[in-house]
Amino acid sequence: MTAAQSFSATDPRVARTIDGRALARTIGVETARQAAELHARTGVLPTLAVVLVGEDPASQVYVRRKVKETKAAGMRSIEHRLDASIAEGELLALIASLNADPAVHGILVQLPLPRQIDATRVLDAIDPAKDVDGFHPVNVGRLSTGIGGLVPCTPLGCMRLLDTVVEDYRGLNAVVIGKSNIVGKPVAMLLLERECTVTVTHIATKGLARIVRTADIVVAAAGSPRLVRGDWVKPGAIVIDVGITRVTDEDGKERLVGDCAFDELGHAGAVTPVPGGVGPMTIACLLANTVQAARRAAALG
Ligand SMILES: Nc1nc(=O)c2c([nH]1)NC[C@@H]1CN(c3ccc(C(=O)N[C@@H](CCC(=O)O)C(=O)O)cc3)C=[N+]21
Repeated sequence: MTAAQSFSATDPRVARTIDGRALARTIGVETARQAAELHARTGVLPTLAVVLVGEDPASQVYVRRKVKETKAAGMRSIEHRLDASIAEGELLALIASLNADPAVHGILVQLPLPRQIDATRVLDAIDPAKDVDGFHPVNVGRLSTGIGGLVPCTPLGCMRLLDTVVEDYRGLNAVVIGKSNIVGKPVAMLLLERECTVTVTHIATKGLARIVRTADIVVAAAGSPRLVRGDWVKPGAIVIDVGITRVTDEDGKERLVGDCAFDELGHAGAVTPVPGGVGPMTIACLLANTVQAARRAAALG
């Protein structure tokens, strides 16, 4: 039996839903325990510095969530809110001071950044040991060579979700939709590390549906609402939906829509919902990365 067939759904028309909120809570409990243990043993309180530039409403919501959950895990969070018109040099100076501060273990610069700021230059300025987003070239290189570093939170969250339903990744066909540096490329590396046969598809891919039909594992990270239809997905396949798009209904209500037509995936082996799938896992993995960075800084591994 392949991993993709090892689910047991009570209703055959409804795929098993992987509960990202529940798994995020479980990981949160473990992270809080590790943070408390580190604090008790060394006096080090794992600390995350979150930098938010400008007033983007979605970014404000995410940052508020991150700060709240960091505190809920018994960790410390320091917020830096900067004006949208700030010069790149000022932001780089803030990062230099956070790099130099031994009480700060993780630095997260919320993306996107305003146009006048070169995001690559900013991410490159973060100390790789404090780069809890895993976006620094040193951590990207470590990931692609299979050396343990800080791994980007969303890809890490995808793997933790997959781990709940996949027993043996070896030789499974994994199709990743999207080639971003934040999700597509790193999640492809993680799947490759588990010896999946990985196909990375993107906006210019020809015959996307045909390629997705070969997948035992689908990771949809295109940012295109309901891109993946029922007839794209092989029976029993596992579908991880990374897309989150805010849409307004006919009745004026706001709703979050994923990259997959969830209601058409009853024949899938397991599916992550939107909301309540990858999103909460991203934050849980951010806190886990922060504790990992703090443990390493305290030389506890
Ligand atoms: N440097 C940086 N690192 C990031 O990790 C980062 C970022 N910038 N910029 C923005 C994206 C987006 N992101 C999400 C986190 C949580 C949810 C999440 O919890 N979503 C909930 C719903 C939230 C809602 O209601 O809007 C869910 O899917 O259930 C979603 C998206 C992290 N990002």
